[in-house]
Amino acid sequence: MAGKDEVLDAEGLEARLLLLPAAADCGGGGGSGGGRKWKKTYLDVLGVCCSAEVTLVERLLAPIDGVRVVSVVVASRTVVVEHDPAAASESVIVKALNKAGLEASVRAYGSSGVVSRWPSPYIVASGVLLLASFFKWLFPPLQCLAFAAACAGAPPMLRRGFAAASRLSLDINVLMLIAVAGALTLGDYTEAGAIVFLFTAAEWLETLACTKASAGMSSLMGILPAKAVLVTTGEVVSVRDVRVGDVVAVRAGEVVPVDGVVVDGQSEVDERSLTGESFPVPKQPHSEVWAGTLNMDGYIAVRTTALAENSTVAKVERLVEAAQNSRSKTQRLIDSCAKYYMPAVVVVAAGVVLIPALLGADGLEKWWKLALVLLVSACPCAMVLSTPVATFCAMLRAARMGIFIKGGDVLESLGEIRAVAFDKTGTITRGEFSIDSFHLVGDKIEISHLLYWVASIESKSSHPMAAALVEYAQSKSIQPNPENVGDFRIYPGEGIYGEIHGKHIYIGNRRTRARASSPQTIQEKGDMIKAVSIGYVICDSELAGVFSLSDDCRTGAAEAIRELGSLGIKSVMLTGDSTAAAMHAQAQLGGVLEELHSELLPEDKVRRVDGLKARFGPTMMVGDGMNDAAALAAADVGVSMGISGSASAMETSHATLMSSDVLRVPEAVRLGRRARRTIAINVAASVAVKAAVLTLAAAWRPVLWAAVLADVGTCLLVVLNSMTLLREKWKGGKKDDACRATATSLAMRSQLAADAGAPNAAAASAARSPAAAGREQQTNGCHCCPKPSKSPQHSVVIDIPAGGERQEERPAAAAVVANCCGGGGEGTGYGASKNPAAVAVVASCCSGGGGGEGTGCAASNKPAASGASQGCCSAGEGGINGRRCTSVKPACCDKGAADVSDSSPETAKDCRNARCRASGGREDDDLR
Ligand SMILES: Nc1ncnc2c1ncn2[C@@H]1O[C@H](COP(=O)(O)OP(=O)(O)OP(=O)(O)O)[C@@H](O)[C@H]1O
Ligand SMILES: [Zn+2]
Repeated sequence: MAGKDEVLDAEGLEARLLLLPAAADCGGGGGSGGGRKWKKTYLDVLGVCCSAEVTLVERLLAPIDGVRVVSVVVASRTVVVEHDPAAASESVIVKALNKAGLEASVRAYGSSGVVSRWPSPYIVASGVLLLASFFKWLFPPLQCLAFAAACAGAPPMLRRGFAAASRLSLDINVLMLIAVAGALTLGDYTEAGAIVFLFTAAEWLETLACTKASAGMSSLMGILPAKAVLVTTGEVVSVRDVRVGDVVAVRAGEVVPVDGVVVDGQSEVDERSLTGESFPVPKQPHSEVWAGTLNMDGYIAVRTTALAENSTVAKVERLVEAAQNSRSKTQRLIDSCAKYYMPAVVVVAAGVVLIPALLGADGLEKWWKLALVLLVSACPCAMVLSTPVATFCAMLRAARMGIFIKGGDVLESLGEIRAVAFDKTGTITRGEFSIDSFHLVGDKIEISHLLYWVASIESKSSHPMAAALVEYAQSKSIQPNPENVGDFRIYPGEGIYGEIHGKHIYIGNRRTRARASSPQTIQEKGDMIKAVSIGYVICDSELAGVFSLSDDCRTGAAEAIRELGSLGIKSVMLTGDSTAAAMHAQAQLGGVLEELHSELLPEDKVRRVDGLKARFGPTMMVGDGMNDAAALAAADVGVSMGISGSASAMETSHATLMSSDVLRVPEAVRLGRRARRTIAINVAASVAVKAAVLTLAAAWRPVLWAAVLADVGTCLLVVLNSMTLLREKWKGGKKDDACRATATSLAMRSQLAADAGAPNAAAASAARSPAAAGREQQTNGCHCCPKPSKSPQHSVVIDIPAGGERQEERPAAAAVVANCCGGGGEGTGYGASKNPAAVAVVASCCSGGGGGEGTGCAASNKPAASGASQGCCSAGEGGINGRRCTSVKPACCDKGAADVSDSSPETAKDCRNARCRASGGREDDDLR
């Protein structure tokens, strides 16, 4: 696992070469487009610096026959060419660019635009000669060496400058050459040499920095294997030949070649390359797996659900690529200004020389130099780079965290968000309903018949409730048969309809009852009043059944909303579910939401989003995409959740959270803000430095080399400043990360517990030692689980559009407290849930993780002292060192001890290290 980012095997490389062109074939399988087969080639073009070169590259390549689309990514100095290799081969394209001195080379996939670490001989020669010339005070003829320095370093500049000038574009090379020529005319050789050396050296440094930034891009997606092994025949085939429905074998340590569903075997899979989560995810039959993720420790057979070129990773790759090319508002503004600005500066510079000359003024040399300084300072490089490089770095950082942002515009909007609307089912809650009760109404129908009809119709629905109902029927040994269902219809926000065995059946909420004209009122039973979501089955206009379901909040949801609050952002919930369900979720969250809007139809959600925009300003909508597509599109930033979420959601939303970790939402906002700040600093710095140089030149003395240094220096500064966005840790973010790791790992574990149907997490929390329980009580105000930011009495607006009335509600105080830090949720209504995950989650938030300063299991360096409560140990599958030591089953408790906290520090430490070694990993530095 270690070094997945670094290690590049030939096979992987080949895969990337094969796969991407396959994915990029746009000519309808190569058929259309005059029988041409289009291919995308990525070129590293080191000579691309300003937007001036963008036009140059386009002018160079567009006339070549067989070249269809050319796009230039300034930030990573990449040129993407869509071409027909038969008509225009890669070498033809490279030659065309290199003739203009642009230093182009074809990028091998998986490599990352590698630039030689060492400066070119031109730069070295120029530097050495310049240095030697400084000894002219010892031996005056050495002065000539400065001239030689200028000549030695000039060839690349000359080639590029000439290519640009001959195509009538004014680029930085031309400006610098004018400055060099000017200095030589004035007989100032040292200045000329200094300009050449500074310029070429700074360009090289800048390229080096840019490369480092773009290096992450290629390693981002992990490496896809070129071959796959078919289980049926044992044949090794190219991944491109794997069809949908084939079963492929994935052994331990191999990368999953295609998206699919596990049909056999068990394993843990590292999905970091897609989700940014560094926690292995257990997989068993029926689990989904994705191409590009790493099978860590077991054999699995995977039935493919998509062709290699349509796998999620390929889609994401295309998305990132599109994002790289899309320009943000700020960038477009700067680019359009730069177009007029360069010629304007040349005119002004000419005026600076010509006017004094015409007026017969003295000291023409000074004016001449001033004009040159003006020209050099005019280079808008830094300004032009200020946005794209920052955007690029921020998007890369986001992608590494498992957030895919579809463009610079979205990134900028993220930083402006004032309100966030969350969908409930599947976003704030897990979207994994469990049926609490299912009652028959009347005695005309047998329950087994009704369940059979309901399950058969629900089999056709993808709503989370449908899965729960089908499962419920199956648990009663009733097998649904969707083939018998006719005239299936979906009523968004209401429910579904279908015909089976001549019966007309509606299943859904209150609205469905009205639609099916079922007027009778029912006596709601005690367990239903307590339950949250209530559904009705109407058979031939008569109410035939009532069921109640419940769902639990995601771990981290409350924390995410609180974090948003601390950023000054309002959070509201928009749900199609009942008011009771909305309030139940609010209570679980500790009353952190500002507003709840329930029983909304999809179009109501759009209206609410518009309302939020009007009231608070830029608004984000976070949804799972089932029926939020319109609201996602209406928001300033629409964020869809999860890779498994609907494909359309990924396409309509502006950003996608690859994992279902809601905590990424505030992180994304923070990243957006940081990106905005970085861009502002970049722009301000580049303007300020130029202004300072010009002022100095006008007020005191025009110093050419200082102007050059300022120009290339700010370029470099802008790149380096942007690269700070790539840094892993936020300022003071260590604690956050630690807590996050705990939260995710515990969520994962409780998930596991729920999946396995084993209430071990619940048992763990029940078997807690009194000592541990005492500690939990002390840490109730910890970072992971701060006390509710508002008093439980804080009133929320409950909006019930169905009745049109507004109601003031007070969430129950007990529920609020219990939600966050209560031990297991006793007596809170949901502590009684049948779903073991519910208890586990509650326990995990604080009791499991321990919470508090440095006490998150994942972060603990003192396992026995604080970090080790049940979540780390008894709940099972995780390790203390939540990152790499996770795949080995734990044994970190002393015999007879309830958990690690009751074990000796030595035992805990030994166990942790043993696990690290066993899993072939090393301890994370920051966790040690
Ligand atoms: N397949 C279904 N079976 C039963 N009830 C359904 C079904 N689809 C929808 N409903 C009912 O319609 C309501 C609204 O559904 P909708 O999908 O709009 O929202 P939701 O998924 O419950 O919540 P959210 O809007 O927070 O995601 C549900 O709460 C449920 O009562
Ligand atoms: Zn510049």
